[in-house]
Amino acid sequence: MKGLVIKNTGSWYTVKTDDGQLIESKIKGNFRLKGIRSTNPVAVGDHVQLITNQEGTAFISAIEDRRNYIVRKSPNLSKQSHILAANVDQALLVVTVNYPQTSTTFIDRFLAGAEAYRVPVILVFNKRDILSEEELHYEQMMRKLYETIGYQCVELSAATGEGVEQLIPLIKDKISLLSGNSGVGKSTLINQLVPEADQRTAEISDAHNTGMHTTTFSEMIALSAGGYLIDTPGIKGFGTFDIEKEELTSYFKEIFRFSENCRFSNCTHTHEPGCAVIRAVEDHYIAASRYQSYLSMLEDKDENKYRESF
Ligand SMILES: Nc1nc2c(ncn2[C@@H]2O[C@H](COP(=O)(O)OP(=O)(O)OP(=O)(O)O)[C@@H](O)[C@H]2O)c(=O)[nH]1
Ligand SMILES: [Zn+2]
Repeated sequence: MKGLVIKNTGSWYTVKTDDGQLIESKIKGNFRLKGIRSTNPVAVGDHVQLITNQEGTAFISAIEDRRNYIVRKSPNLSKQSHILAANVDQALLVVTVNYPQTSTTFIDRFLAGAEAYRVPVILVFNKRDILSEEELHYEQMMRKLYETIGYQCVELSAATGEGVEQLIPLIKDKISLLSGNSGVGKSTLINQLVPEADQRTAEISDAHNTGMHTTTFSEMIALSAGGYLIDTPGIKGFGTFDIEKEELTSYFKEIFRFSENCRFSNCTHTHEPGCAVIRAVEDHYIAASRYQSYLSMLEDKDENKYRESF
């Protein structure tokens, strides 16, 4: 029998079979995936093969190749990664111009990471209801900036529900990762999109009280119209530790387009003569904020920061 892993609590996985049953499953024996040193060989979003047993539970006997997977490095187990989710179709990055302010550096780092994983991103500008005229104006500028680069943007208020309907066709039948800084309104948005999800928050806190280990807890929240939202605690962005310096340019879409005209093919766009990117920044074809984000990631790369922080 085949199914989709929709929940992972410790060693148990909830698998939704193709005919709609939910089966609690465990991994059979010493199940290892080639190439990945992970604390959890199976993750939410994985398509798996099941062998059911008489108790109504099952063993996961095989896992289908993943289109992509998102990892977080375990802080205490060096070299081991924790797979947060597999086969993600897109990410919704919730951002706020204020309360709290999401920095363009944070957005750009997230976008670059998503490009590296080939995961499309939709920017969700939240909290429109409490923004001043000036802040709304700034939001419009941000929206224009990211739309021009090629990212889809949606403006809404998760608290009042205004504009939330725009998201519905965009997330239907897809697996969407929900991300964003703490306090931007992710939980509020989930509650608007999936009112039943309230239930879930309660379940988690109950689990806390009974001392259950929640760090490995990942869940896909089913959307009534089809599709899932993945709300993984602790994911702030994509692990970018494996981005090579030479590759960084290609993760900033508009910088990449201009870089084709740089004099040197290995141009880092920092000091080189004949750099088409620097010229485009000067001519305002590339936003200064985007170029700054690029430089800051390049600098981290020099200091090998990624390997440390993820
Ligand atoms: N005015 C206003 N407040 C909002 C909106 N969305 C969320 N909030 C408030 O912002 C605060 C944080 O919202 P949450 O939904 O908990 O944010 P979160 O992103 O889930 O935060 P973490 O769980 O820390 O990651 C809460 O007090 C919400 O009521 C909005 O659209 N407008
Ligand atoms: Zn250049």
